[in-house]
Amino acid sequence: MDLLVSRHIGSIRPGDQSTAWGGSNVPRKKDTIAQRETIAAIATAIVPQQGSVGIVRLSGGTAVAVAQTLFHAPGGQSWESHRILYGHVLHPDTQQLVDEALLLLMCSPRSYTREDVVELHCHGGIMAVQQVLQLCVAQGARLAEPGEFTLRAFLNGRLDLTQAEGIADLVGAQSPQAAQAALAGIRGKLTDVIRHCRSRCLDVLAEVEARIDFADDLPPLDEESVREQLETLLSEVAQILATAHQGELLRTGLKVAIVGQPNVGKSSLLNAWSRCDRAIVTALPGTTRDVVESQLVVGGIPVQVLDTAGIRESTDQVEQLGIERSQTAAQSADVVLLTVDGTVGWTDTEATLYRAIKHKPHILVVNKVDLGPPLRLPVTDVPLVQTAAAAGQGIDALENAILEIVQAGQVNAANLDLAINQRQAAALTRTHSSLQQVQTTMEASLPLDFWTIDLRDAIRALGEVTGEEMTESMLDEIFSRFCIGK
Ligand SMILES: Nc1nc2c(c(=O)[nH]1)N(C=O)[C@@H](CNc1ccc(C(=O)N[C@@H](CCC(=O)O)C(=O)O)cc1)CN2
Ligand SMILES: Nc1nc2c(ncn2[C@@H]2O[C@H](COP(=O)(O)OP(=O)(O)OP(=O)(O)O)[C@@H](O)[C@H]2O)c(=O)[nH]1
Ligand SMILES: [K+]
Ligand SMILES: [Mg+2]
Repeated sequence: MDLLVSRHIGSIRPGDQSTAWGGSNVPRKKDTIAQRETIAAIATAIVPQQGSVGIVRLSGGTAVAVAQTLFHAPGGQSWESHRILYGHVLHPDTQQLVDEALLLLMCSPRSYTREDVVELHCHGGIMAVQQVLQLCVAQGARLAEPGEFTLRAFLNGRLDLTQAEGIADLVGAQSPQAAQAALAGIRGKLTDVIRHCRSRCLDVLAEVEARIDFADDLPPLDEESVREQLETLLSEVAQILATAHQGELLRTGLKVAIVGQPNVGKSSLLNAWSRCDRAIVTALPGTTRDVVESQLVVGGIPVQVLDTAGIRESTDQVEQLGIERSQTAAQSADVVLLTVDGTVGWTDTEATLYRAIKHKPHILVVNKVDLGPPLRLPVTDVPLVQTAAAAGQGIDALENAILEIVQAGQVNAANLDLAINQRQAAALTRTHSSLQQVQTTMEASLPLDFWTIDLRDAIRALGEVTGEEMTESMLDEIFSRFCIGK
């Protein structure tokens, strides 16, 4: 990716306008974007299920020329921007039919990348799209790197960095709320807020610098007003920073492991919670031998639940391996549900298990309460939920306990507009401390030059959030996490 970014940044040459294509009936357009080398990728998923349509996407100076060597539209259909053509993809050498397809042309700059984009809407599955992609490559296009279409959209100024991150978040979203937060990012909600902060920092900087350069011609600096503006900026930045926890929960979700002795009802709990017979349940202790996963959404947060093998001394080799996996799952989880059978209660085994997991966020699930009031509850102060998993009871209480433990009770539609990611939080943390540093410098009555140093740091860090000020390694980091074709 290092190479990719330097190659592409290095290739921004305003004025270097590609006019490599120009089929007879292709409209010429005003080139405002310096088009780069043409890239190609399959834009739709090819696994796990075969979609009925698959899209091959081309972007760059020769996208139309490449497409025209492959795609044949019968009748008088013209290659107009933002129109769909119907036709056939033929092998350019043999004229052999490769697919019956639709073609969408979007001429620069009215496209996702702002370059010429051609989409070939082929039949789904693997073969049609792969063959069409191979033909595009044979005609001179290069396979796109992960995130390269969106990187071009960014380099061509159609998106800023937070919007590009929003696109990756939307593609990866695992809950409606995560998708909503990602859309707000794409629509520039965070961009707007950050730009506003940055422009006010620039105003303060201008005021201060003017006093350095033209001290004699201007009234003295209104220090009280600067103080107020810094206070306001600091509290706004702090408010945005406070959304990082929610952003993290929405993006990466939670991993919850159900652990406990055999037969306490762990698999029954997984099934009740996911409302399907995900795991095998029997009256035999030692039924679950491997980790069974289920994907849920709890209060808007994507949750991966792991049901595990019941933990006990065992001489069975398969069961032993399963128990090792249970322990690994518990250690890798964000929240551990230590499950006990209410008719048996807290025994030495639970005490041992508890010692192994108590350093993690945990909840004691007392199951089978339908069989009577639970026996022998622990003396320790453990968050506790009572369930009757086989009857599907206690799931709401369990979900509430989890949300409370991760302090996510307030994830709701009202505050999804800002949910910053770790990169954005890191930059805003630097903004915050630089602004505080300006305050300190002011209070110490240091020369104005010192104020401007910290103000500039704050401004630079804000610019990193939106991508106005950025390094290649930041681009690298962000776009390499995208999927191919995005
Ligand atoms: N077939 C298809 N569906 C898709 C996409 C795509 O690229 N192809 N998208 C890809 O992610 C998303 C839609 N996003 C898009 C965003 C902007 C433009 C675009 O062409 N924007 C231009 C011109 C708009 C206009 O004509 O007014 C621009 O903003 O300059 C296209 C798609 C989701 N669905
Ligand atoms: N009465 C009652 N029985 C339950 C409840 N939950 C589970 N059971 C029963 O307890 C037995 C064991 O349930 P499982 O869900 O297989 O227990 P497990 O903890 O996954 O067991 P292993 O996988 O063997 O470790 C089954 O017969 C269930 O029907 C409950 O809430 N009430
Ligand atoms: K069992
Ligand atoms: Mg089980």
